[in-house]
Amino acid sequence: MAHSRQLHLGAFMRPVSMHTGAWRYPGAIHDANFNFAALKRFAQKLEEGKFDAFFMADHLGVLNMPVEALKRSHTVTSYEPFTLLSALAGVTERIGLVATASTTFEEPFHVARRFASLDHLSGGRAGWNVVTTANPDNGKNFGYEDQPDHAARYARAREFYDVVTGLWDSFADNAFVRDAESGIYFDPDRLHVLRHKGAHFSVRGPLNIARPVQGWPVIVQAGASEPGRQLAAETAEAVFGAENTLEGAKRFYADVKDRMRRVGRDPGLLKILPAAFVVVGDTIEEARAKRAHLDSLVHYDSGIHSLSGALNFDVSGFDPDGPLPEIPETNASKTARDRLLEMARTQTLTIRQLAATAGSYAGLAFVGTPASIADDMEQWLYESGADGFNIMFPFLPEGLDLFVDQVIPELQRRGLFRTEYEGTTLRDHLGLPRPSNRFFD
Ligand SMILES: Cc1cc2nc3c(=O)[nH]c(=O)nc-3n(C[C@H](O)[C@H](O)[C@H](O)COP(=O)(O)O)c2cc1C
Repeated sequence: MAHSRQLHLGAFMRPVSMHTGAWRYPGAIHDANFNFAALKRFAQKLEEGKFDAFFMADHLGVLNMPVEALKRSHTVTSYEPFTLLSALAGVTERIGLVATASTTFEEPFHVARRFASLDHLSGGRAGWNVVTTANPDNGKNFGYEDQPDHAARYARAREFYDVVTGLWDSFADNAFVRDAESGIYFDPDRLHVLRHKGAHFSVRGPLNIARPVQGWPVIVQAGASEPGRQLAAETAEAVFGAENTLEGAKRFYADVKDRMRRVGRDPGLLKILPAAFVVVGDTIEEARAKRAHLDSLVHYDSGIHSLSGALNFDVSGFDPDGPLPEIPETNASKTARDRLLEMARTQTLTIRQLAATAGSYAGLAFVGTPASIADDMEQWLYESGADGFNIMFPFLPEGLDLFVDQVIPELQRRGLFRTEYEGTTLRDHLGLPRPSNRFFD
């Protein structure tokens, strides 16, 4: 019997894997970052599994690690998300295509154009992961010595969203009459010039692109701090969460949905999808052994610098077998840092142990059989910890193939996941309405 609620599944696609040891795993596709044939195969396999979306993150620069760590990491480079997703739009039919674009280092006009274009190219499958950019070094690629302060980044992001969505509403859906008889291509009364002037942006408009197929591409958000949650509550339709316990996820879920109620939004119009690293085995022991093997492939020199990066404080000079020193407050992203500090405190871990965790993958992981993974996902769905998950595969192609061939059928058997796509757009997959145009009926 089908459940009344079903999971939504995104694929969080680092081409080799999210795990920094993964490229050394037997059978991994080492060059997947720039191997389009491999990425095409992954996207088509995800579509065979009826995934809601393929998500491509972006970091606008090489992560700030010393060369000893950098030279060991496959996560340093990848395709630029838009060119990749545009190419994937041509070799897939249904799967949603979500890219990150930064509100700190981009201009709203550029972002509005690119997502509107991708939405038209893909027949309504685009989504925008709105990020304020976590990596403190990125500013140096854009003429800044440092990154703007956390609160200032979020204030700019809020106005950025208003400008982008306003630009998407430039043309009414019926603006293009294309009447060969009268020679009228579009009706100027169905065109709105934005004339936005705010604290951060001055954008006249209109956008030189017809209204996107979905009205607006789906708005995704991944910030977990106070201003991040507030931005999500006011604007987002999907949130990539980062909680790693069910209790934490329930608190996050309730908090974001309460904030939505307080700003007058229907909480059903936002899907919360925690990021989950999933390792599938024939037995739980086999899955745990795979994870342990994978973690053992992370070199200490990488782990210690991942830890320093996440804490935004260099801990490489301290005794690896001693406790973590006092870590100062930081202007960088808070989520990963707070999680590691919490682990250090509650589990009394040494710097070496924390480095192994930070260097591999420290977040939510479901490591087990298809049945145990489905049990966990079902519990998170029914206890309101999640509306679905943003899945990270431990090594590709094997981890992705096992998920699609073994976990998806188990979820489908339980009525927890679709067996066919019911619509054609990403909004259809997520059960989200098409937004009305604020300037036209
Ligand atoms: C699943 C997931 C995906 C993310 N993708 C990106 C990304 O592509 N680019 C980026 O700069 N930050 C990314 N982030 C980081 C968030 O945007 C955010 O900076 C982080 O969660 C910290 O929250 P805060 O900025 O509100 O403190 C991602 C976070 C999560 C949980």
